[in-house]
Amino acid sequence: MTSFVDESTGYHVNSRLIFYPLLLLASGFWILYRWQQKSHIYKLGEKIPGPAAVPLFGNALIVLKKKPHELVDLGLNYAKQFGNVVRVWLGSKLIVFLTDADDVEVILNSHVHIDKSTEYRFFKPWLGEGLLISSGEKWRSHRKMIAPTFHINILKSFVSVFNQNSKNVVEKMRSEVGKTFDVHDYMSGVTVDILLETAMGITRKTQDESGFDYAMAVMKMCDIIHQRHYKFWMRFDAVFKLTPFFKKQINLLNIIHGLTNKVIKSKKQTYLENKAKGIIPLTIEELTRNVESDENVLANSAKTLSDAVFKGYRDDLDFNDENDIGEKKRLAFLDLMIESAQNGTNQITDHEIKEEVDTIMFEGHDTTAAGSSFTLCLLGIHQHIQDKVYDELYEIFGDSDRPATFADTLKMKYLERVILESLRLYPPVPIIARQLKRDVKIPTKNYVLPAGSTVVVGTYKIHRHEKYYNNPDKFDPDNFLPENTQNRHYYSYIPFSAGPRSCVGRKYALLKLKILLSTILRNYKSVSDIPEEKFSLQADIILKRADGFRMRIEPRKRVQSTAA
Ligand code: HEM
Repeated sequence: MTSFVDESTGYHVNSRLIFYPLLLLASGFWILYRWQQKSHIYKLGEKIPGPAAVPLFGNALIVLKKKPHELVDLGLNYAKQFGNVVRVWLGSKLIVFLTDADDVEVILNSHVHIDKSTEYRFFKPWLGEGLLISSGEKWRSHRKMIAPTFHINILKSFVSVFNQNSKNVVEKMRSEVGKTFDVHDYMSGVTVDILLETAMGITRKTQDESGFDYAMAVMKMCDIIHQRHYKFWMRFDAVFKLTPFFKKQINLLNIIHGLTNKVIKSKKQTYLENKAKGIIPLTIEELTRNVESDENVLANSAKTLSDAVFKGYRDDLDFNDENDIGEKKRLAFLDLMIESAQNGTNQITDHEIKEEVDTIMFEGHDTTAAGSSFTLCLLGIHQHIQDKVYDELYEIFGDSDRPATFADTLKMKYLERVILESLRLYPPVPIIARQLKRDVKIPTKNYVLPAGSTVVVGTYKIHRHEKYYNNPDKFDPDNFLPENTQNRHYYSYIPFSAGPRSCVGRKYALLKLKILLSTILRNYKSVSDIPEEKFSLQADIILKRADGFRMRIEPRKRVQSTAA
Protein backbone atom coordinates (compact mmCIF):
# COMPACT_ATOMS: atom_id res chain seq x y z
CA MET A 1 0.00 0.00 0.00
CA THR A 2 1.19 3.49 -0.81
CA SER A 3 0.55 6.87 0.69
CA PHE A 4 -0.45 10.08 -1.06
CA VAL A 5 -0.56 13.79 -0.22
CA ASP A 6 -3.89 15.51 0.33
CA GLU A 7 -3.41 18.74 -1.64
CA SER A 8 -5.91 20.75 0.38
CA THR A 9 -4.23 20.02 3.72
CA GLY A 10 -0.74 18.97 2.66
CA TYR A 11 -0.97 15.86 4.94
CA HIS A 12 0.28 12.39 3.97
CA VAL A 13 -2.63 9.93 3.89
CA ASN A 14 -2.05 6.21 4.22
CA SER A 15 -4.31 4.58 1.61
CA ARG A 16 -4.73 1.50 3.85
CA LEU A 17 -6.74 3.65 6.25
CA ILE A 18 -9.28 4.22 3.47
CA PHE A 19 -9.05 0.95 1.59
CA TYR A 20 -9.76 -1.52 4.41
CA PRO A 21 -12.82 0.23 5.91
CA LEU A 22 -14.22 0.60 2.40
CA LEU A 23 -13.57 -3.08 1.69
CA LEU A 24 -15.29 -3.99 4.94
CA LEU A 25 -18.31 -1.82 4.10
CA ALA A 26 -18.57 -3.21 0.56
CA SER A 27 -18.32 -6.80 1.87
CA GLY A 28 -21.04 -6.01 4.42
CA PHE A 29 -23.31 -4.69 1.69
CA TRP A 30 -22.54 -7.69 -0.51
CA ILE A 31 -23.38 -10.19 2.25
CA LEU A 32 -26.58 -8.29 3.02
CA TYR A 33 -27.50 -8.26 -0.67
CA ARG A 34 -26.82 -12.02 -1.09
CA TRP A 35 -28.80 -12.74 2.07
CA GLN A 36 -31.66 -10.61 0.76
CA GLN A 37 -31.60 -12.46 -2.57
CA LYS A 38 -31.95 -15.80 -0.82
CA SER A 39 -34.90 -14.68 1.31
CA HIS A 40 -38.39 -16.05 0.71
CA ILE A 41 -39.80 -12.58 0.09
CA TYR A 42 -37.13 -11.77 -2.51
CA LYS A 43 -37.54 -15.03 -4.44
CA LEU A 44 -41.31 -14.63 -4.74
CA GLY A 45 -41.15 -10.86 -5.23
CA GLU A 46 -38.74 -11.13 -8.14
CA LYS A 47 -41.20 -13.35 -10.07
CA ILE A 48 -43.53 -10.35 -10.26
CA PRO A 49 -42.87 -7.79 -13.01
CA GLY A 50 -41.67 -4.33 -12.05
CA PRO A 51 -39.06 -1.66 -12.77
CA ALA A 52 -35.37 -2.68 -12.63
CA ALA A 53 -34.09 -2.38 -9.08
CA VAL A 54 -30.60 -1.50 -7.89
CA PRO A 55 -28.97 -3.64 -5.16
CA LEU A 56 -29.99 -2.71 -1.61
CA PHE A 57 -31.93 0.45 -2.55
CA GLY A 58 -34.34 -1.31 -4.89
CA ASN A 59 -36.50 1.37 -6.54
CA ALA A 60 -36.39 3.81 -3.63
CA LEU A 61 -34.21 6.27 -5.55
CA ILE A 62 -36.80 6.69 -8.33
CA VAL A 63 -39.62 7.34 -5.86
CA LEU A 64 -37.51 9.76 -3.81
CA LYS A 65 -36.93 12.04 -6.78
CA LYS A 66 -40.64 12.48 -7.51
CA LYS A 67 -42.95 15.24 -6.31
CA PRO A 68 -46.33 14.17 -4.81
CA HIS A 69 -48.34 14.94 -7.95
CA GLU A 70 -45.75 13.14 -10.14
CA LEU A 71 -46.25 9.91 -8.14
CA VAL A 72 -49.76 9.50 -9.60
CA ASP A 73 -48.30 9.52 -13.13
CA LEU A 74 -45.44 7.22 -12.12
CA GLY A 75 -47.87 4.64 -10.71
CA LEU A 76 -50.11 4.85 -13.79
CA ASN A 77 -47.14 4.45 -16.13
CA TYR A 78 -45.96 1.36 -14.28
CA ALA A 79 -49.45 -0.15 -14.57
CA LYS A 80 -49.36 0.56 -18.32
CA GLN A 81 -45.87 -0.89 -18.70
CA PHE A 82 -46.06 -3.96 -16.43
CA GLY A 83 -49.76 -4.80 -16.22
CA ASN A 84 -52.18 -5.38 -13.35
CA VAL A 85 -49.63 -6.73 -10.87
CA VAL A 86 -46.52 -4.62 -10.33
CA ARG A 87 -43.78 -4.98 -7.73
CA VAL A 88 -41.60 -2.21 -6.36
CA TRP A 89 -38.75 -2.57 -3.86
CA LEU A 90 -38.20 0.16 -1.29
CA GLY A 91 -34.89 -1.17 -0.01
CA SER A 92 -35.77 -4.68 1.16
CA LYS A 93 -39.45 -3.78 1.56
CA LEU A 94 -41.62 -5.39 -1.13
CA ILE A 95 -44.69 -3.48 -2.31
CA VAL A 96 -47.09 -5.11 -4.76
CA PHE A 97 -49.68 -2.98 -6.58
CA LEU A 98 -52.90 -4.70 -7.68
CA THR A 99 -55.30 -3.27 -10.25
CA ASP A 100 -57.35 -6.30 -11.31
CA ALA A 101 -60.70 -6.75 -9.54
CA ASP A 102 -60.24 -10.56 -9.27
CA ASP A 103 -56.91 -10.15 -7.45
CA VAL A 104 -58.28 -7.35 -5.27
CA GLU A 105 -61.24 -9.49 -4.22
CA VAL A 106 -58.85 -12.12 -2.83
CA ILE A 107 -57.30 -9.53 -0.51
CA LEU A 108 -60.28 -7.38 0.46
CA ASN A 109 -62.76 -10.20 0.88
CA SER A 110 -60.43 -12.08 3.23
CA HIS A 111 -60.82 -12.22 7.00
CA VAL A 112 -57.09 -13.00 7.26
CA HIS A 113 -55.43 -10.17 5.33
CA ILE A 114 -56.92 -7.37 7.40
CA ASP A 115 -53.78 -5.82 8.89
CA LYS A 116 -53.01 -2.27 7.82
CA SER A 117 -49.58 -1.42 6.39
CA THR A 118 -46.94 0.38 8.45
CA GLU A 119 -47.73 3.74 6.78
CA TYR A 120 -50.84 4.01 8.98
CA ARG A 121 -48.58 4.47 12.05
CA PHE A 122 -48.54 8.27 11.54
CA PHE A 123 -52.12 8.26 12.79
CA LYS A 124 -51.26 6.50 16.01
CA PRO A 125 -50.54 9.56 18.22
CA TRP A 126 -53.97 10.87 17.20
CA LEU A 127 -56.20 7.84 16.71
CA GLY A 128 -54.42 5.34 18.98
CA GLU A 129 -55.84 1.88 18.38
CA GLY A 130 -59.09 3.13 16.80
CA LEU A 131 -60.98 1.13 14.18
CA LEU A 132 -58.99 2.42 11.21
CA ILE A 133 -55.62 1.08 12.38
CA SER A 134 -56.30 -1.58 14.99
CA SER A 135 -56.13 -5.25 14.10
CA GLY A 136 -56.87 -8.70 15.51
CA GLU A 137 -59.41 -9.26 18.26
CA LYS A 138 -59.53 -5.57 19.23
CA TRP A 139 -60.54 -4.54 15.73
CA ARG A 140 -63.07 -7.39 15.46
CA SER A 141 -64.87 -6.62 18.73
CA HIS A 142 -64.90 -2.84 18.14
CA ARG A 143 -66.15 -3.24 14.58
CA LYS A 144 -68.99 -5.40 15.93
CA MET A 145 -69.87 -2.66 18.36
CA ILE A 146 -69.50 0.34 16.02
CA ALA A 147 -71.12 -0.98 12.80
CA PRO A 148 -74.65 -0.95 14.35
CA THR A 149 -74.21 2.71 15.38
CA PHE A 150 -74.25 3.50 11.64
CA HIS A 151 -77.57 1.70 11.18
CA ILE A 152 -79.88 3.48 8.76
CA ASN A 153 -82.42 4.15 11.57
CA ILE A 154 -79.80 6.14 13.44
CA LEU A 155 -78.63 7.91 10.27
CA LYS A 156 -82.17 9.02 9.54
CA SER A 157 -82.21 10.88 12.85
CA PHE A 158 -79.27 12.94 11.54
CA VAL A 159 -81.18 14.30 8.52
CA SER A 160 -82.06 17.58 10.27
CA VAL A 161 -78.41 18.07 11.34
CA PHE A 162 -77.30 17.58 7.72
CA ASN A 163 -79.98 20.06 6.58
CA GLN A 164 -79.21 22.77 9.11
CA ASN A 165 -75.47 22.68 8.47
CA SER A 166 -75.98 22.60 4.68
CA LYS A 167 -78.14 25.71 5.00
CA ASN A 168 -75.42 27.36 7.11
CA VAL A 169 -72.75 26.72 4.49
CA VAL A 170 -74.99 28.05 1.71
CA GLU A 171 -75.20 31.30 3.70
CA LYS A 172 -71.44 31.39 4.27
CA MET A 173 -70.74 30.81 0.57
CA ARG A 174 -72.89 33.81 -0.40
CA SER A 175 -69.90 36.14 0.01
CA GLU A 176 -68.14 34.21 -2.78
CA VAL A 177 -70.79 34.80 -5.48
CA GLY A 178 -69.07 35.84 -8.70
CA LYS A 179 -65.54 35.21 -7.37
CA THR A 180 -63.21 32.29 -8.01
CA PHE A 181 -62.63 30.47 -4.70
CA ASP A 182 -61.49 27.15 -3.26
CA VAL A 183 -64.68 25.28 -2.41
CA HIS A 184 -62.77 22.71 -0.33
CA ASP A 185 -62.39 25.22 2.52
CA TYR A 186 -66.18 25.39 2.83
CA MET A 187 -66.72 21.65 2.42
CA SER A 188 -64.11 20.94 5.07
CA GLY A 189 -65.68 23.39 7.55
CA VAL A 190 -69.25 22.13 7.14
CA THR A 191 -68.09 18.51 7.40
CA VAL A 192 -66.37 19.10 10.73
CA ASP A 193 -69.45 20.94 12.07
CA ILE A 194 -71.67 18.01 11.09
CA LEU A 195 -69.27 15.50 12.61
CA LEU A 196 -69.04 17.43 15.88
CA GLU A 197 -72.78 17.13 16.19
CA THR A 198 -73.31 13.57 14.97
CA ALA A 199 -70.22 11.99 16.51
CA MET A 200 -70.00 13.93 19.77
CA GLY A 201 -73.35 15.62 20.18
CA ILE A 202 -71.82 19.13 20.16
CA THR A 203 -74.33 21.42 18.49
CA ARG A 204 -73.79 24.98 17.32
CA LYS A 205 -75.87 26.11 20.30
CA THR A 206 -73.76 24.19 22.81
CA GLN A 207 -70.52 24.83 20.92
CA ASP A 208 -68.13 27.27 22.59
CA GLU A 209 -64.64 28.39 21.52
CA SER A 210 -63.34 24.85 22.15
CA GLY A 211 -65.61 23.50 19.38
CA PHE A 212 -64.13 25.94 16.89
CA ASP A 213 -60.55 25.26 18.08
CA TYR A 214 -61.22 21.55 17.77
CA ALA A 215 -62.47 21.91 14.18
CA MET A 216 -59.37 23.91 13.25
CA ALA A 217 -57.10 21.41 15.02
CA VAL A 218 -58.66 18.45 13.14
CA MET A 219 -58.06 20.20 9.82
CA LYS A 220 -54.47 21.10 10.72
CA MET A 221 -53.70 17.59 12.00
CA CYS A 222 -54.92 16.13 8.69
CA ASP A 223 -52.53 18.49 6.98
CA ILE A 224 -49.52 17.37 9.08
CA ILE A 225 -50.28 13.70 8.40
CA HIS A 226 -50.54 14.41 4.67
CA GLN A 227 -47.18 16.13 4.77
CA ARG A 228 -45.64 13.11 6.53
CA HIS A 229 -46.85 10.93 3.67
CA TYR A 230 -45.45 12.90 0.82
CA LYS A 231 -42.36 14.53 2.35
CA PHE A 232 -40.15 11.46 2.54
CA TRP A 233 -37.81 12.72 5.26
CA MET A 234 -40.74 13.41 7.58
CA ARG A 235 -41.55 9.69 7.57
CA PHE A 236 -38.70 9.01 9.97
CA ASP A 237 -39.87 9.69 13.52
CA ALA A 238 -36.41 10.91 14.57
CA VAL A 239 -36.35 13.50 11.75
CA PHE A 240 -40.01 14.48 12.22
CA LYS A 241 -39.33 15.24 15.88
CA LEU A 242 -36.75 17.82 14.81
CA THR A 243 -39.20 19.72 12.61
CA PRO A 244 -41.58 22.48 13.81
CA PHE A 245 -44.46 20.18 12.77
CA PHE A 246 -43.78 17.91 15.73
CA LYS A 247 -44.32 20.70 18.25
CA LYS A 248 -47.38 21.82 16.34
CA GLN A 249 -48.71 18.25 16.43
CA ILE A 250 -48.34 18.10 20.22
CA ASN A 251 -50.32 21.33 20.61
CA LEU A 252 -53.03 20.20 18.18
CA LEU A 253 -53.39 16.83 19.87
CA ASN A 254 -53.74 18.57 23.21
CA ILE A 255 -56.69 20.50 21.80
CA ILE A 256 -58.26 17.46 20.10
CA HIS A 257 -57.80 14.96 22.93
CA GLY A 258 -58.61 17.64 25.51
CA LEU A 259 -62.05 18.22 24.01
CA THR A 260 -62.82 14.54 23.36
CA ASN A 261 -61.90 13.68 26.96
CA LYS A 262 -63.93 16.60 28.32
CA VAL A 263 -67.03 15.67 26.31
CA ILE A 264 -66.77 11.98 27.25
CA LYS A 265 -66.46 12.89 30.93
CA SER A 266 -69.46 15.21 30.91
CA LYS A 267 -71.62 12.82 28.83
CA LYS A 268 -70.82 9.97 31.16
CA GLN A 269 -71.72 12.08 34.16
CA THR A 270 -75.04 13.09 32.59
CA TYR A 271 -75.73 9.44 31.77
CA LEU A 272 -75.16 8.41 35.39
CA GLU A 273 -77.22 11.31 36.78
CA ASN A 274 -80.09 10.45 34.46
CA LYS A 275 -79.82 6.79 35.37
CA ALA A 276 -80.11 7.69 39.05
CA LYS A 277 -83.34 9.56 38.19
CA GLY A 278 -84.58 6.54 36.26
CA ILE A 279 -84.08 8.15 32.83
CA ILE A 280 -82.44 5.55 30.59
CA PRO A 281 -81.75 6.33 26.91
CA LEU A 282 -82.72 3.85 24.21
CA THR A 283 -80.14 1.14 23.49
CA ILE A 284 -78.64 0.55 20.04
CA GLU A 285 -80.77 -2.61 19.81
CA GLU A 286 -83.96 -0.65 20.52
CA LEU A 287 -83.02 2.09 18.08
CA THR A 288 -82.27 -0.34 15.29
CA ARG A 289 -85.08 -2.83 15.86
CA ASN A 290 -87.09 -3.30 12.71
CA VAL A 291 -90.75 -2.46 13.12
CA GLU A 292 -92.70 -3.39 10.04
CA SER A 293 -94.68 -0.28 9.12
CA ASP A 294 -96.20 1.23 6.04
CA GLU A 295 -93.27 3.54 5.78
CA ASN A 296 -90.93 0.60 6.08
CA VAL A 297 -92.57 -1.19 3.16
CA LEU A 298 -92.46 2.03 1.13
CA ALA A 299 -88.83 2.67 1.96
CA ASN A 300 -87.80 -0.87 1.15
CA SER A 301 -89.45 -0.71 -2.23
CA ALA A 302 -87.58 2.53 -2.95
CA LYS A 303 -84.07 1.43 -1.95
CA THR A 304 -81.25 3.67 -2.97
CA LEU A 305 -79.31 2.93 -6.10
CA SER A 306 -76.09 2.44 -4.17
CA ASP A 307 -77.65 -0.42 -2.20
CA ALA A 308 -77.68 -2.37 -5.46
CA VAL A 309 -74.18 -1.22 -6.44
CA PHE A 310 -72.68 -2.35 -3.14
CA LYS A 311 -74.69 -5.52 -2.55
CA GLY A 312 -71.85 -7.82 -3.61
CA TYR A 313 -69.47 -6.47 -1.00
CA ARG A 314 -70.34 -8.99 1.68
CA ASP A 315 -69.67 -6.59 4.51
CA ASP A 316 -71.57 -6.06 7.74
CA LEU A 317 -73.54 -2.93 6.82
CA ASP A 318 -77.25 -3.62 6.82
CA PHE A 319 -79.47 -2.92 3.86
CA ASN A 320 -82.93 -3.83 4.96
CA ASP A 321 -84.03 -1.98 8.03
CA GLU A 322 -85.87 1.23 7.39
CA ASN A 323 -87.68 2.04 10.61
CA ASP A 324 -87.72 5.73 11.51
CA ILE A 325 -86.78 6.34 15.15
CA GLY A 326 -87.73 9.98 15.05
CA GLU A 327 -85.90 13.22 15.55
CA LYS A 328 -86.29 13.52 19.33
CA LYS A 329 -84.48 10.25 19.99
CA ARG A 330 -81.35 11.37 18.15
CA LEU A 331 -78.16 10.22 19.86
CA ALA A 332 -74.61 10.92 18.72
CA PHE A 333 -72.19 7.99 18.20
CA LEU A 334 -70.54 8.92 21.46
CA ASP A 335 -73.83 8.67 23.41
CA LEU A 336 -74.43 5.25 21.90
CA MET A 337 -70.96 4.03 22.86
CA ILE A 338 -71.26 5.36 26.42
CA GLU A 339 -74.65 3.74 26.77
CA SER A 340 -73.51 0.35 25.52
CA ALA A 341 -70.42 0.46 27.78
CA GLN A 342 -72.51 1.41 30.80
CA ASN A 343 -75.25 -1.14 30.30
CA GLY A 344 -72.62 -3.87 29.93
CA THR A 345 -73.45 -4.78 26.29
CA ASN A 346 -69.90 -3.91 25.26
CA GLN A 347 -66.60 -3.96 27.09
CA ILE A 348 -65.03 -0.66 26.13
CA THR A 349 -63.01 1.75 28.26
CA ASP A 350 -63.29 5.55 28.17
CA HIS A 351 -59.87 5.67 26.52
CA GLU A 352 -61.04 3.30 23.75
CA ILE A 353 -64.22 5.34 23.29
CA LYS A 354 -62.00 8.40 22.82
CA GLU A 355 -59.95 6.57 20.16
CA GLU A 356 -63.08 5.57 18.25
CA VAL A 357 -64.60 9.07 18.36
CA ASP A 358 -61.30 10.55 17.15
CA THR A 359 -61.19 7.94 14.35
CA ILE A 360 -64.69 8.79 13.18
CA MET A 361 -63.80 12.50 13.22
CA PHE A 362 -60.77 11.85 11.00
CA GLU A 363 -62.27 9.30 8.59
CA GLY A 364 -65.50 11.18 8.20
CA HIS A 365 -63.86 14.53 7.59
CA ASP A 366 -61.37 14.69 4.74
CA THR A 367 -63.02 11.92 2.71
CA THR A 368 -66.42 13.59 2.44
CA ALA A 369 -64.87 17.07 2.08
CA ALA A 370 -62.85 15.81 -0.94
CA GLY A 371 -65.84 13.88 -2.36
CA SER A 372 -68.18 16.89 -2.25
CA SER A 373 -65.50 19.27 -3.61
CA PHE A 374 -64.74 17.01 -6.60
CA THR A 375 -68.46 16.62 -7.33
CA LEU A 376 -69.08 20.38 -7.32
CA CYS A 377 -66.09 21.01 -9.60
CA LEU A 378 -67.16 18.24 -12.00
CA LEU A 379 -70.69 19.64 -12.18
CA GLY A 380 -69.16 23.07 -12.77
CA ILE A 381 -67.43 21.66 -15.86
CA HIS A 382 -70.24 19.42 -17.15
CA GLN A 383 -73.10 21.93 -17.19
CA HIS A 384 -75.54 19.67 -19.05
CA ILE A 385 -75.19 17.09 -16.25
CA GLN A 386 -75.70 19.80 -13.62
CA ASP A 387 -78.88 20.84 -15.47
CA LYS A 388 -80.19 17.28 -15.17
CA VAL A 389 -79.38 17.21 -11.45
CA TYR A 390 -81.16 20.52 -10.97
CA ASP A 391 -84.22 19.36 -12.92
CA GLU A 392 -84.48 16.31 -10.68
CA LEU A 393 -84.24 18.55 -7.60
CA TYR A 394 -86.88 20.86 -9.06
CA GLU A 395 -89.18 17.86 -9.58
CA ILE A 396 -88.79 17.02 -5.89
CA PHE A 397 -88.83 20.48 -4.30
CA GLY A 398 -90.34 22.81 -6.93
CA ASP A 399 -89.51 26.40 -6.00
CA SER A 400 -89.85 25.75 -2.27
CA ASP A 401 -87.02 26.31 0.16
CA ARG A 402 -88.02 23.45 2.47
CA PRO A 403 -85.35 21.15 3.90
CA ALA A 404 -84.88 17.67 2.43
CA THR A 405 -86.49 14.66 4.10
CA PHE A 406 -85.13 11.13 4.08
CA ALA A 407 -87.85 10.21 1.57
CA ASP A 408 -86.62 13.04 -0.73
CA THR A 409 -83.11 11.60 -0.71
CA LEU A 410 -84.49 8.30 -2.03
CA LYS A 411 -85.85 10.20 -5.03
CA MET A 412 -82.48 11.85 -5.82
CA LYS A 413 -81.54 9.01 -8.18
CA TYR A 414 -79.65 11.09 -10.73
CA LEU A 415 -77.75 13.03 -8.05
CA GLU A 416 -76.80 9.69 -6.52
CA ARG A 417 -75.42 8.50 -9.88
CA VAL A 418 -73.44 11.76 -10.12
CA ILE A 419 -71.97 11.22 -6.64
CA LEU A 420 -71.08 7.58 -7.39
CA GLU A 421 -69.47 8.62 -10.68
CA SER A 422 -67.45 11.39 -8.98
CA LEU A 423 -66.21 8.85 -6.42
CA ARG A 424 -65.30 6.56 -9.32
CA LEU A 425 -63.15 9.09 -11.17
CA TYR A 426 -61.76 10.74 -8.04
CA PRO A 427 -61.93 8.23 -5.17
CA PRO A 428 -61.10 10.18 -1.97
CA VAL A 429 -59.11 7.17 -0.75
CA PRO A 430 -57.11 6.45 -3.93
CA ILE A 431 -55.21 3.42 -2.59
CA ILE A 432 -55.65 0.95 0.25
CA ALA A 433 -52.65 -0.82 1.78
CA ARG A 434 -52.43 -4.11 3.67
CA GLN A 435 -49.55 -5.95 5.32
CA LEU A 436 -49.61 -9.69 4.48
CA LYS A 437 -49.13 -12.10 7.35
CA ARG A 438 -49.27 -15.17 5.10
CA ASP A 439 -48.40 -16.00 1.49
CA VAL A 440 -51.39 -15.50 -0.79
CA LYS A 441 -51.96 -16.77 -4.33
CA ILE A 442 -53.80 -14.41 -6.67
CA PRO A 443 -55.63 -15.30 -9.90
CA THR A 444 -53.35 -13.25 -12.20
CA LYS A 445 -50.73 -15.75 -13.39
CA ASN A 446 -51.02 -17.54 -10.03
CA TYR A 447 -48.47 -15.17 -8.56
CA VAL A 448 -47.80 -15.79 -4.88
CA LEU A 449 -47.55 -12.60 -2.82
CA PRO A 450 -45.21 -13.37 0.05
CA ALA A 451 -45.89 -12.91 3.76
CA GLY A 452 -44.30 -9.66 4.94
CA SER A 453 -45.00 -7.79 1.72
CA THR A 454 -47.26 -4.74 1.49
CA VAL A 455 -50.16 -5.03 -0.92
CA VAL A 456 -51.49 -1.81 -2.38
CA VAL A 457 -54.96 -1.92 -3.94
CA GLY A 458 -54.93 0.72 -6.69
CA THR A 459 -58.53 1.93 -6.39
CA TYR A 460 -57.93 4.97 -8.63
CA LYS A 461 -56.56 2.82 -11.48
CA ILE A 462 -59.18 0.06 -11.09
CA HIS A 463 -61.92 2.67 -11.39
CA ARG A 464 -60.43 3.79 -14.71
CA HIS A 465 -59.75 0.32 -16.13
CA GLU A 466 -61.05 -0.18 -19.67
CA LYS A 467 -61.81 -3.81 -18.71
CA TYR A 468 -64.64 -2.57 -16.48
CA TYR A 469 -65.70 0.77 -17.95
CA ASN A 470 -66.20 1.84 -21.56
CA ASN A 471 -64.55 5.18 -22.08
CA PRO A 472 -63.16 4.99 -18.51
CA ASP A 473 -61.88 8.58 -18.18
CA LYS A 474 -65.20 10.18 -19.20
CA PHE A 475 -67.45 11.63 -16.48
CA ASP A 476 -70.64 9.73 -17.19
CA PRO A 477 -73.19 9.19 -14.40
CA ASP A 478 -74.95 6.63 -16.61
CA ASN A 479 -72.15 4.22 -15.66
CA PHE A 480 -74.38 3.66 -12.63
CA LEU A 481 -77.63 2.94 -14.43
CA PRO A 482 -78.85 -0.45 -13.14
CA GLU A 483 -78.37 -2.05 -16.56
CA ASN A 484 -74.72 -0.95 -16.55
CA THR A 485 -73.89 -2.02 -13.01
CA GLN A 486 -75.57 -5.41 -12.88
CA ASN A 487 -72.90 -7.33 -14.78
CA ARG A 488 -69.89 -5.40 -13.59
CA HIS A 489 -67.38 -7.00 -11.21
CA TYR A 490 -68.22 -5.83 -7.66
CA TYR A 491 -64.60 -5.16 -6.86
CA SER A 492 -64.23 -2.87 -9.89
CA TYR A 493 -65.94 -0.12 -7.85
CA ILE A 494 -64.48 0.18 -4.37
CA PRO A 495 -64.43 3.84 -3.21
CA PHE A 496 -65.39 2.62 0.28
CA SER A 497 -63.15 -0.45 0.08
CA ALA A 498 -65.09 -3.73 0.44
CA GLY A 499 -65.35 -6.86 2.54
CA PRO A 500 -64.89 -7.06 6.31
CA ARG A 501 -62.76 -3.87 6.55
CA SER A 502 -64.93 -1.73 4.33
CA CYS A 503 -65.88 1.82 5.33
CA VAL A 504 -68.27 1.72 8.22
CA GLY A 505 -69.47 5.25 7.35
CA ARG A 506 -70.55 4.53 3.77
CA LYS A 507 -74.29 5.06 4.24
CA TYR A 508 -73.68 8.08 6.45
CA ALA A 509 -71.43 9.58 3.77
CA LEU A 510 -73.88 9.04 0.90
CA LEU A 511 -76.85 10.40 2.84
CA LYS A 512 -74.87 13.44 3.96
CA LEU A 513 -73.50 14.08 0.46
CA LYS A 514 -76.98 13.98 -1.04
CA ILE A 515 -78.38 16.49 1.46
CA LEU A 516 -75.35 18.79 1.35
CA LEU A 517 -74.98 18.82 -2.44
CA SER A 518 -78.72 19.10 -3.13
CA THR A 519 -78.96 22.09 -0.77
CA ILE A 520 -76.01 23.84 -2.44
CA LEU A 521 -77.27 23.10 -5.95
CA ARG A 522 -80.79 24.31 -5.18
CA ASN A 523 -79.23 27.66 -4.25
CA TYR A 524 -76.28 28.02 -6.61
CA LYS A 525 -75.11 27.01 -10.02
CA SER A 526 -71.49 25.85 -9.87
CA VAL A 527 -69.18 26.94 -12.67
CA SER A 528 -65.63 25.78 -13.38
CA ASP A 529 -63.39 27.03 -16.16
CA ILE A 530 -60.67 24.48 -15.42
CA PRO A 531 -61.13 21.29 -17.46
CA GLU A 532 -60.44 17.88 -15.89
CA GLU A 533 -57.24 17.40 -17.91
CA LYS A 534 -55.80 20.38 -16.01
CA PHE A 535 -56.59 18.99 -12.53
CA SER A 536 -53.27 18.48 -10.78
CA LEU A 537 -53.90 15.44 -8.58
CA GLN A 538 -51.95 14.92 -5.42
CA ALA A 539 -50.95 11.36 -4.42
CA ASP A 540 -51.78 11.46 -0.79
CA ILE A 541 -53.69 9.44 1.78
CA ILE A 542 -56.73 11.41 0.57
CA LEU A 543 -56.93 12.34 -3.11
CA LYS A 544 -56.97 16.10 -3.59
CA ARG A 545 -56.26 18.71 -6.19
CA ALA A 546 -52.81 20.19 -5.66
CA ASP A 547 -54.07 23.23 -7.60
CA GLY A 548 -57.01 23.70 -5.20
CA PHE A 549 -60.72 23.11 -5.89
CA ARG A 550 -61.22 26.42 -7.66
CA MET A 551 -64.69 27.24 -8.98
CA ARG A 552 -67.35 29.95 -9.06
CA ILE A 553 -70.98 30.09 -7.95
CA GLU A 554 -73.96 31.94 -9.37
CA PRO A 555 -77.27 32.35 -7.53
CA ARG A 556 -80.01 30.05 -8.90
CA LYS A 557 -83.32 31.19 -10.19
CA ARG A 558 -85.70 28.51 -8.96
CA VAL A 559 -87.02 27.42 -12.33
CA GLN A 560 -86.39 24.23 -14.22
CA SER A 561 -83.10 24.59 -16.08
CA THR A 562 -84.50 23.11 -19.30
CA ALA A 563 -87.30 25.64 -19.15
CA ALA A 564 -84.91 28.49 -18.35
C1 HEM B 1 -66.95 9.78 0.66
C2 HEM B 1 -66.67 9.49 1.90
C3 HEM B 1 -65.85 8.32 2.37
C4 HEM B 1 -65.01 7.50 1.67
C5 HEM B 1 -64.67 7.57 0.19
C6 HEM B 1 -64.47 6.55 2.61
C7 HEM B 1 -63.60 5.53 2.28
C8 HEM B 1 -63.09 4.61 3.19
C9 HEM B 1 -62.17 3.56 2.84
C10 HEM B 1 -61.63 3.30 1.44
C11 HEM B 1 -61.91 2.87 3.97
C12 HEM B 1 -60.95 1.69 4.11
C13 HEM B 1 -59.58 2.27 4.40
C14 HEM B 1 -58.52 1.25 4.46
O1 HEM B 1 -58.78 0.05 4.48
O2 HEM B 1 -57.38 1.69 4.50
C15 HEM B 1 -62.65 3.48 5.06
C16 HEM B 1 -62.63 3.04 6.37
C17 HEM B 1 -63.32 3.65 7.39
N1 HEM B 1 -64.19 4.71 7.27
FE1 HEM B 1 -64.65 5.70 5.57
N2 HEM B 1 -64.98 6.81 3.86
C18 HEM B 1 -65.84 7.88 3.75
C19 HEM B 1 -66.59 8.44 4.77
C20 HEM B 1 -66.59 8.01 6.07
C21 HEM B 1 -67.40 8.59 7.11
C22 HEM B 1 -68.37 9.73 6.90
C23 HEM B 1 -67.09 7.93 8.27
C24 HEM B 1 -67.63 8.14 9.66
C25 HEM B 1 -68.48 9.07 9.98
C26 HEM B 1 -66.10 6.92 7.95
C27 HEM B 1 -65.54 6.04 8.86
C28 HEM B 1 -64.65 5.03 8.53
C29 HEM B 1 -64.07 4.13 9.51
C30 HEM B 1 -64.31 4.15 11.02
C31 HEM B 1 -63.24 3.24 8.79
C32 HEM B 1 -62.41 2.09 9.35
C33 HEM B 1 -63.23 0.80 9.18
C34 HEM B 1 -62.47 -0.45 9.63
O3 HEM B 1 -61.26 -0.54 9.45
O4 HEM B 1 -63.15 -1.36 10.11
N3 HEM B 1 -65.83 7.00 6.61
N4 HEM B 1 -63.37 4.55 4.56
